[in-house]
Amino acid sequence: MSTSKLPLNGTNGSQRSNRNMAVSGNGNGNTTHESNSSSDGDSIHDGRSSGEAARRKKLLRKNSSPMMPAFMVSAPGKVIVFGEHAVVHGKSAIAASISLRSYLHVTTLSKSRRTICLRFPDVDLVHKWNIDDLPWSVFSHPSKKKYYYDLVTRIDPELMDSLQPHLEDISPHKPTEVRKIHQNSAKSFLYLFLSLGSQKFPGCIYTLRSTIPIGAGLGSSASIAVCLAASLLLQIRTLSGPHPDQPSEEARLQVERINRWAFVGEMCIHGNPSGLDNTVSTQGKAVVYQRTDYDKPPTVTPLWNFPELPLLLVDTRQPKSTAVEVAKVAKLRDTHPKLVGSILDAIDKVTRTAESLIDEEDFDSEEQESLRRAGELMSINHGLLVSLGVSHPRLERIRELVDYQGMGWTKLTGAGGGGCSITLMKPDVPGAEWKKLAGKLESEGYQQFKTTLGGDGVGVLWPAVLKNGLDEDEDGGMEIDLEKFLNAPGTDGVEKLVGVHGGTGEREGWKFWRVES
Ligand SMILES: Nc1ncnc2c1ncn2[C@@H]1O[C@H](COP(=O)(O)OP(=O)(O)OP(=O)(O)O)[C@@H](O)[C@H]1O
Ligand SMILES: C[C@@](O)(CCO)CC(=O)[O-]
Repeated sequence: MSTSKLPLNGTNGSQRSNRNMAVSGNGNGNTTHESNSSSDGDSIHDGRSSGEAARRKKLLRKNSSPMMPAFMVSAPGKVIVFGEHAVVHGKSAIAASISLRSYLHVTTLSKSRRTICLRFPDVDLVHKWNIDDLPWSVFSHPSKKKYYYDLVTRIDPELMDSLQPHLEDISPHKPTEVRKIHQNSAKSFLYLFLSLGSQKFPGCIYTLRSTIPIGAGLGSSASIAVCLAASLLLQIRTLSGPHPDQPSEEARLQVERINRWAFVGEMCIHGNPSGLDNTVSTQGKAVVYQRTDYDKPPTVTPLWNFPELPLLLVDTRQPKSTAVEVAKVAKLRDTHPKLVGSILDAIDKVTRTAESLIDEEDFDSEEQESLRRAGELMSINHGLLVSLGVSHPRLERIRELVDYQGMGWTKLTGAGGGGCSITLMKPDVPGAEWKKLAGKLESEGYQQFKTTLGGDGVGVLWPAVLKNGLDEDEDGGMEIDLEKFLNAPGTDGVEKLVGVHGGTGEREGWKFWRVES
């Protein structure tokens, strides 16, 4: 099942602003840089003349280690089709990967450059640390040391405390809410870097660009955590493949290792994630997920034949924080344990009913009756989420425009409080009606995508060279250097330059762990 991004009504990915980044970034990778960062990762600047660009490119090439080529990893966002929030409390949920993805470019510096630089232009973050100044002694203390194969289910407060001094000087002149985003992203990176790396680690530049709107309920944070975990595990040479001939059990082990550490990255951003988002982002496709005991691995049942449901994905463009919405439900549960407990149980029943429904032999994603039954489950699920207090007037407005016009069945997806909704579209609604709706939604500031679900999970491009159908293909392909990556215009430009789908289906270069047996 391939995924595709089909913006309706002339809206395209490059016009979408990643809302949180709108505070200061411009969304096309051409970012304003921190004034206190002037070397390593910052040796590439934007808006330069071509001569200047060439000089900088040469400089960067000279700096990069010939032993370790630049490489990339990518991981998808997700939609939760059933069971968000309940999944945090041990209930089941169904989620599927989407075609919007994060892309991380890793450049290794020459031996003498002892710095680690994070460049996250989507949120206008550039920061650099001296490797030798980081709290290695705390992370490598025998009582604390974790290994790449460990299952880490809690953030260690002492380890986190040791990171604080290294987070304090991030983006000092930015508004508090922007600094918080920067510090969250950096915290997640540093925790993984210090857990998996060592003081001998080479200097590197980690540059991330994402086509997933941030904080929209589409798993942007999880996809970043997956990219960071995968890149570090690759750098310390603990992963095998991905390779087309790799047996599926071996592929599954690699995916499991990445997923375990991605969960740690998610915990740094979210506090109390269920692990669903990073699991779908790592393994792709669609899954039924349940974690009853946080000290044990979750139960993950892949849905290899997840139906190609006709879904309309609408972004309210109302910013929200997953951590805040999750905390809200936890508080409600503390106040009304029995009542909220039964709402969570009811959500679990909806998820399990949906799982059985799509498994029925005569379930047909193009047939009215099948869609009606699935749609009703979505409406019930949404109603239960409303009762948990995680909807938002802008989400309810979508229901007013779609559901009450009899065009489909809508539920919020992800954490709610804003973010995105999904609508299961009725098949017999004329195209003109959908067009009218698209215009209405656009005029009210919504962003919409038409999407199918269930694409690949984490992917690797090693080295960062792609065949793009251009002259360079004859010389082995186009080298994706930092400059090209940073200058790709908008999310469409990123997709076109390095996208797993490249706008036209899978292209040569990206490799995925094939976990299907
Ligand atoms: N492109 C990005 N660049 C840098 N940091 C990002 C990016 N996307 C997400 N993040 C980090 O993830 C945080 C957003 O996570 P949050 O969980 O609130 O939203 P989400 O993952 O998009 O939604 P959900 O968890 O509901 O699916 C940001 O505050 C930031 O720290
Ligand atoms: C709200 C939630 O269920 C989904 C966020 O995408 C939180 C989680 O599962 O970690």
